[in-house]
Amino acid sequence: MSASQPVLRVNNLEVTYYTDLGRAKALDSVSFSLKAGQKLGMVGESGSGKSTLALAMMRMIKPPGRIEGGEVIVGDTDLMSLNDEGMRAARLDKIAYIPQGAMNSLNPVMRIGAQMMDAVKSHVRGERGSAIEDRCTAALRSVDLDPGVFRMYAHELSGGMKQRVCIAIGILLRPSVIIADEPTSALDVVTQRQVMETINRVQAEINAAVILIGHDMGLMAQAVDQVAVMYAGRLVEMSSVREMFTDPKHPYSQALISSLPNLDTKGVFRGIPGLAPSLLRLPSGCAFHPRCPHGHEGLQRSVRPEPVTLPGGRMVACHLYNEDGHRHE
Ligand SMILES: Nc1ncnc2c1ncn2[C@@H]1O[C@H](COP(=O)(O)OP(=O)(O)OP(=O)(O)O)[C@@H](O)[C@H]1O
Repeated sequence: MSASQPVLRVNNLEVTYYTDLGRAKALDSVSFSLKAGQKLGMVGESGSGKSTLALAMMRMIKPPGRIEGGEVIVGDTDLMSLNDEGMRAARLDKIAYIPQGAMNSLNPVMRIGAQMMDAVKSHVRGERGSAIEDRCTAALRSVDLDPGVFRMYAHELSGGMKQRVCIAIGILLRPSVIIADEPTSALDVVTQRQVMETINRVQAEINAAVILIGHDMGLMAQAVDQVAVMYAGRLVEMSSVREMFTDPKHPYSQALISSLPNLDTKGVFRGIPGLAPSLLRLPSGCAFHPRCPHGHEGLQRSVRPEPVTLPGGRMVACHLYNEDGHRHE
């Protein structure tokens, strides 16, 4: 595959949760692509669908949720078309997922090394034990951990070290895509930065495409090249990190960026007016229209905006921009 070809293509991914209160469409036709070595930050308010996107890409959505359509193509394999055995093999090998709170799910009564060996053995057949151990200690070294951690238990490690172990497990088979859900929450700021640097370094080493899910836009700004903004189950904007921070296009992205504290607005926190909508009762038309300063036209209230590509390649789904990518005046 040529370097300019995307290594990951997500096309029209759809997930619905069938709850007692009704159907909640948690992912609505989400599409994007990433090239090898690209880092994407996925942001949006709580409940916007970020974790659902990660779980759907791994085919780990559990009832009452259901993947209702779409493709997740890694290299030239559509993960959605694999049988269960094929998908099990693809996890960790083609696509790795470091879930929210991963560091707390390490097994307390198994040595770290045994957990790492198990992960490899479930994928690689016929590799000698010593070769697998070498692979594990190399992964520990590449996340800046002493190979001695191989013989330790989770309780002997700090939070940052446990998170590094989870990253090491994620890269054991050198996957082409790594998804990390809130990898630095629950860590202090110094450790957060170190873990981010570790992710950056191992990602560069194996040239994987990385998706970082998170709330902290400041941390994201330093760690990723692209930012995708989700709102009520839809991707509303995807831009380079520089464009997103200096010239956000979607009114929701604009509100997210201007709600960040900076030195000029020291001490003054500007929130986004209104509440994130319930997926069970989404507003008609553009789901953001009740909170949008431009949301009072008939179009915004009645027609769902489709994604358009603006000159330069960034994507936005908003009625303010037409199919040619120019702003409506
Ligand atoms: N098991 C479930 N049953 C019903 N609805 C669910 C279930 N899991 C998630 N949802 C709904 O799907 C939507 C998306 O949830 P998701 O966890 O993906 O959001 P998120 O953006 O990752 O939020 P956070 O930032 O808080 O982790 C939410 O509105 C949530 O209520």
